[in-house]
Amino acid sequence: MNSLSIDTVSVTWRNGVKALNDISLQFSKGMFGLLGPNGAGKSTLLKTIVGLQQPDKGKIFLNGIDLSNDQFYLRKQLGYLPQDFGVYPGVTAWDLLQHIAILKGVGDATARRKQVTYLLEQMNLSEYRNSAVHRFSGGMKQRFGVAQALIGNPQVILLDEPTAGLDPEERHRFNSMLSALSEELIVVLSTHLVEDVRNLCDNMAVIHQGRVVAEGKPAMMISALDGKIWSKKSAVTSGPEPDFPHRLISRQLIGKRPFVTVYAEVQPPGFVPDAPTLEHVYFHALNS
Ligand SMILES: Nc1ncnc2c1ncn2[C@@H]1O[C@H](COP(=O)(O)OP(=O)(O)OP(=O)(O)O)[C@@H](O)[C@H]1O
Repeated sequence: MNSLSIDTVSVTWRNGVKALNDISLQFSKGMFGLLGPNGAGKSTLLKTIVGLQQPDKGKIFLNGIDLSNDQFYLRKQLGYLPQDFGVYPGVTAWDLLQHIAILKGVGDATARRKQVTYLLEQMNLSEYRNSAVHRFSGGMKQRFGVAQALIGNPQVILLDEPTAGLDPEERHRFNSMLSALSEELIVVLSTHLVEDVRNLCDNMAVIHQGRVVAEGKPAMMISALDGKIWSKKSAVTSGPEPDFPHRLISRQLIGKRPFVTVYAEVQPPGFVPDAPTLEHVYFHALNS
């Protein structure tokens, strides 16, 4: 079975920002969610895996092969959809996929045509094959982005916040397609959306300030918080809670009323038990 292994990888950008700090993760077939706030290091991790950024230290292995030693293997086995997927104006879906297939080394013209036809079909874009990609809707563009990532039959695809900006219907359609792909491939999904990770991912990690601060199966991480999450109506509408000795998980408005949720081993006075959710897991990981 395919496995992608990140072994103690650290990355410092040229301006001195340490974006990744000793990250170790294992990915196997299925969907893996990378959750984290803005600036956590998710994009840097994906860029480093696909070889666009060199680590200061650490190694990345696919099926035991060190990717830094084998650029050809890396290009062939990894597909990548970056956060900002720019396209030349006026170029059709067909022409662009053909072009990317050539860049990815699909040399045989018949094989290339077959593959591009298949991917357009799979992504439900066949009828738009002669339309300009830059005029596609958000959802179509992202499905096109996955099609280009799948050229060359990679074993792994890495998707950087692919559902950002999609409306709920497009997001649902896109996620169903990803879920089907993850039956066969390693799919690594970077996202802010806790809900997408809960609905789609077999495994996940929370990244914060360049480190992995929590990792596991979403359902198990939720049940680990059983009996430890408590809520109450907040005494204040904004600013910090007065006299608050608890470990805060979140404050949110429910029906316009501010509620506060905390983590505690024993029920704190004035609080009622709350059923843990993946959002609680996420905020607990960020605040630990
Ligand atoms: N090209 C770059 N040069 C310098 N610093 C960078 C560069 N790209 C990212 N950084 C910095 O590295 C850190 C991690 O950023 P990164 O984009 O990987 O986070 P992220 O989790 O993907 O965030 P977002 O969800 O906002 O995309 C941040 O402090 C960011 O400012």
